[in-house]
Amino acid sequence: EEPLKYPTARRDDSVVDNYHGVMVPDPYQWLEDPDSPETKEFVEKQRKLTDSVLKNCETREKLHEKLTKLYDFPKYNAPFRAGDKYFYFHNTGLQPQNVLYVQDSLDGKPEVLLDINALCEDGTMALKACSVSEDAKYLAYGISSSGSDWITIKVMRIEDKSIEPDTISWVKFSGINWTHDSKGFFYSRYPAPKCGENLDAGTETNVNLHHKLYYHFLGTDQSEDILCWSDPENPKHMLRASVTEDEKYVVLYIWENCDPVNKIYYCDMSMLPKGLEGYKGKKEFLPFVKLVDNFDASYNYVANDDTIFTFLTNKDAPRNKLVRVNVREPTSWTELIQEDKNNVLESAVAVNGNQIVVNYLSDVKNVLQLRDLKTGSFLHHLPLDIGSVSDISSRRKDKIIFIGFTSFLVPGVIYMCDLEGEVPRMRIFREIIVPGFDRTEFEVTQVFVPSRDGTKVPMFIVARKNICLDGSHPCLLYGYGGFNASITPYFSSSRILIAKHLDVVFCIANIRGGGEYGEEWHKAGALSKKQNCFDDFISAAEYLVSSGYTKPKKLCIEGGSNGGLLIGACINQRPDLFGCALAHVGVMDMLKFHKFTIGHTWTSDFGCSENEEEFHWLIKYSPLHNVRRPWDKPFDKFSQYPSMMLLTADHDDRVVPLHSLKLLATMQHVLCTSVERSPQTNPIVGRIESKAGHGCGMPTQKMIDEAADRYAFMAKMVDAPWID
Ligand SMILES: O=C(NCC(=O)N1CCC[C@H]1C(=O)O)OCc1ccccc1
Repeated sequence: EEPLKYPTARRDDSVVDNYHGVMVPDPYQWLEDPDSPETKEFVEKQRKLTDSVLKNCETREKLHEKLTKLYDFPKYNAPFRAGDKYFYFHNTGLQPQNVLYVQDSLDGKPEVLLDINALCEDGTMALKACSVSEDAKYLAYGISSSGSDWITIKVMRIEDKSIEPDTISWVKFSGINWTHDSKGFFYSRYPAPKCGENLDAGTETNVNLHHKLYYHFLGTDQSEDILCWSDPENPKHMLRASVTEDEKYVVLYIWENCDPVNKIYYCDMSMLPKGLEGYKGKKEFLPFVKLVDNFDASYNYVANDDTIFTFLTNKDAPRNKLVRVNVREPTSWTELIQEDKNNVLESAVAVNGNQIVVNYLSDVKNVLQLRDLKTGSFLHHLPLDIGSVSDISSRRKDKIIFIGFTSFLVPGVIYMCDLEGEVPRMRIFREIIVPGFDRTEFEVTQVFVPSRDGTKVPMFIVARKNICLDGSHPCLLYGYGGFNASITPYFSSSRILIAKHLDVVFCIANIRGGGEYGEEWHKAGALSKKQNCFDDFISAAEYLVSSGYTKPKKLCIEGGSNGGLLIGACINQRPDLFGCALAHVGVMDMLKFHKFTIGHTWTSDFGCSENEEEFHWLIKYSPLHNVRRPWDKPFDKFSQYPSMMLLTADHDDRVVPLHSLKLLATMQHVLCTSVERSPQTNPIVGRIESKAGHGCGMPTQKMIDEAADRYAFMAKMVDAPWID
């Protein structure tokens, strides 16, 4: 068919930035203003172009219909407890947002406690935080609109579900932590953005600085909240407070970026002469003691017995370990559970008085053990299938705990684990059933692929059983590769659907930069070694071709956020290897990401262009700065870029849409509109969602619409026929 008519976007060649003597043009810098008429016009034209392309993707309606049906199954999260009540989130199937229920006992009649769907008809209001007071008298909850990271905290009195007048604004990257007297809670916030009044929160790109810790007294105005801690000398620092289970201490976590390293301060509240009330109206911080006052390692509170604290740490232990300290002798730390030589100790939860459930990641699968909290000694394995622990819900005093489990072929199981007896008893408390899904039709394998430097990279392959490896199958390869984040097995309705009806083989490559093998694996895919992520992902793709699963024309790669950067970098480096690419909310301008919202905290993985050495790392792979015509180099065999869909949304204030918009304009210019009869016949389009953000909290309907669009696009581009 005739080539696409791309909108032409103004290029301002007068905009050139000087990075340590290197002049770098930035002709689409004007797209960095989300509110300019020109940017709005650009977005409108891109939406029209994408709609015209999607109209020709035959499988879209069928995918949408099948996905809506397949997605329409009851979902439950593990229950959590407060006071003598049980709480859990549930979705009957297609509700825009999950609903919070409360029960007086496990088999008591469930009651709807908070149904956010009743507050907002288009489903764009999401519950981003939720915390019940110790006595289960109050529910404090954080609401976000249109997918933004901004949260407004409200309080409900649980007994009569009445909403208190308390309204806490400009909260972001915060917990909600009650003091056990239920008089109030700790939270963190930013100053209100300058453009305050007519701001459509979440569309602004202003940098987030000066995070502050407050305590809110129930029944008062936010202006009366006490400022418990802030650090004007370190405006980038991020703060979070939690109250210990014995309610004696407030533990303050301080981060300076996204690295798994933090300071730990604590305040013994019993030492406050008049409690927290004594700080009302005073300009005085709480008397925090600096237990760890450096960023050498991560420390996560597990438990305390009076002044004896137990932390999960990566101090001299890249796969983590449990340590103990008497805060009265803050220099003598002892090891409770030493670092395992292979497996990553991901989390530890105090249970049943003096026991802990420890959660290991072993070759990208979770393994649970019950251990003694006093000695750290092993007690029992908690038997699980191969897959991921999605949640361990327990208080230290609970003998019955709940464990959430999922895997590629297990939609979701919530186990009830009874620790009362000598041997722990695991029983299925809830099993998520997906009507029409028959797991025996599929199989999961895990392979270890040698990367360019020989490093073995794990990859999961999910396919219909007994497919023949003749290179004929469409293949969807997904990756992330950063921020110490691991992608462990999880159930995805949309991927099951395309495996069934489009013969797609779905793969996840656990490339370096993630946390799959601890901090060493993370660091091996960060800073000056970021290229390892791309090498790993490219090696995984080549493996899928060489082993006969697929061929380049039928191979689609997908990733989001830092994973969107992965996609952008890989199609620049190997446009010959892929037939299609889906980049969600990607970080594409590696020279400027630190200037917007919370991007400055990502320099721990990426570095920063303001530093000369780091600039030279970034300019080499930055997606925006490495788009080149494949056909220009005569010796190169490949002729064009894969089909590309860049997905973003107008309220994404985690990774602001300008990244995707500038890359879209650049690719369409360099590869399409600047060349007569361009060889680039594969479409390069943008899907720009409205009233949506980075992803978290997206209503069901928008998730289904987006999945249908992107996989119909993929099906069309890799020529995958529909199989009934
Ligand atoms: O920025 C992030 N998280 C990292 C993040 O969201 N990233 C990192 C790169 C792009 C994007 C993503 O991949 O989702 O969260 C905010 C935060 C909270 C506390 C301490 C530091 C930072």
